[in-house]
Amino acid sequence: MNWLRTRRAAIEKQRMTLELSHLHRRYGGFAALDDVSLRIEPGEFLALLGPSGSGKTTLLRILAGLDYPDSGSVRQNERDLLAVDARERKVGLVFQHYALFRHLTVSENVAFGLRIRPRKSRPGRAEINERVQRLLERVQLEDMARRYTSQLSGGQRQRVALARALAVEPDLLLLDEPFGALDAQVRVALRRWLRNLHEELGLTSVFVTHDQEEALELADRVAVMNRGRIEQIGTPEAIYQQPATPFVCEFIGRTNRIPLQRANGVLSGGQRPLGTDPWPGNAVGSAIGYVRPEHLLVSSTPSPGDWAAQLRHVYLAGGLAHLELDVPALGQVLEADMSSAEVAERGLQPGQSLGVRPRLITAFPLDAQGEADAAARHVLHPG
Ligand SMILES: Nc1ncnc2c1ncn2[C@@H]1O[C@H](COP(=O)(O)OP(=O)(O)OP(=O)(O)O)[C@@H](O)[C@H]1O
Repeated sequence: MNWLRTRRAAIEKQRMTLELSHLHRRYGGFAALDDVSLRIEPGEFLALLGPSGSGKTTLLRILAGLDYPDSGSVRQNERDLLAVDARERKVGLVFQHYALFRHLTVSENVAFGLRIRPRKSRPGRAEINERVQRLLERVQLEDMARRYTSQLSGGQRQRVALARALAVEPDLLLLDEPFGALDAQVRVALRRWLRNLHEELGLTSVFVTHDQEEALELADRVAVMNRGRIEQIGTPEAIYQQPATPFVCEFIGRTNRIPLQRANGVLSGGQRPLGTDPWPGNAVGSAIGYVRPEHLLVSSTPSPGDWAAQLRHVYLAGGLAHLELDVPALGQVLEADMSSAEVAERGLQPGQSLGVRPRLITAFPLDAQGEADAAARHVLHPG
């Protein structure tokens, strides 16, 4: 425990803030990173979330010193991190594919990062053994020290990879889809365990994932990436509750995308007025609205302001039910959520006529080319 206290004190002293400014990275004509700026606070658990090819790994590799931006800077406090050699950066790396050495035992794998250190910073043999022992205890693998990695389960291997990354006492822990290859249950257990470890050791961690549930559950903040840019960065709650762009609305959670019309100062959808037109200027135009399934109010006795709907399907998913509603006025099917208990209480059946109305809409005006203006985002609460 002394070790833990010393380690925490060291991190506290460093107060390592990472400042990434205007990073650009091109591969041929393709922009893998397109003007990325980001500040990572000490002790933070940051998730980089985005679809395949959005630039997450490129960003991580730059932090690790495995790749360099074409322009832009990375500063660690006042230090230019890009000028520091990868081996000197005190960065721990964990990748999806274990990249463990099959011909080495668990403890030899963990010791590896220490053994390859430059001579001046390499600990002695006894200290390496002691550290490896402590790390294996920390990742609860002390009984497996002499096994070869081929004799371990996927989850155990990832814990070895983590112990190996921690052996260098990193200032920054970088994880690239570390649990991507594991089955769902092991994955959930390991990510919670990782979050605890992050807190106990006072680490600063950057975690790449394309699994939004993982990002929203684990991270202090989530950076949502798309096409080499950060679309939004914020707490999981802010990302989910206040998506800033159409991409984030569609990428995070489930949503209904509804076309809206602007005319004579009124914003409407499916011939139903939803509120005053929030965008002054052009009197006529169109917009796009996003409504989460839980923000649709479904009534068995439709009132005049509702869209008329027909219940198509009810998908029961444990305590929650997903309702598929055909809405002729919109010419589309909407998805609404309700508790399974309520579906049973109200005796909802496919084929039934219902009324539906949105309680909350995140809306963006569209320009003449049909492009949404994210900066003009407006949240409506129709009556
Ligand atoms: N060495 C390279 N040469 C050419 N193109 C590359 C190289 N590395 C990455 N790219 C391209 O840059 C883009 C971003 O890649 P990156 O690996 O950062 O994405 P990602 O968000 O991590 O994706 P994934 O979730 O699939 O790992 C991709 O289109 C990729 O094909």
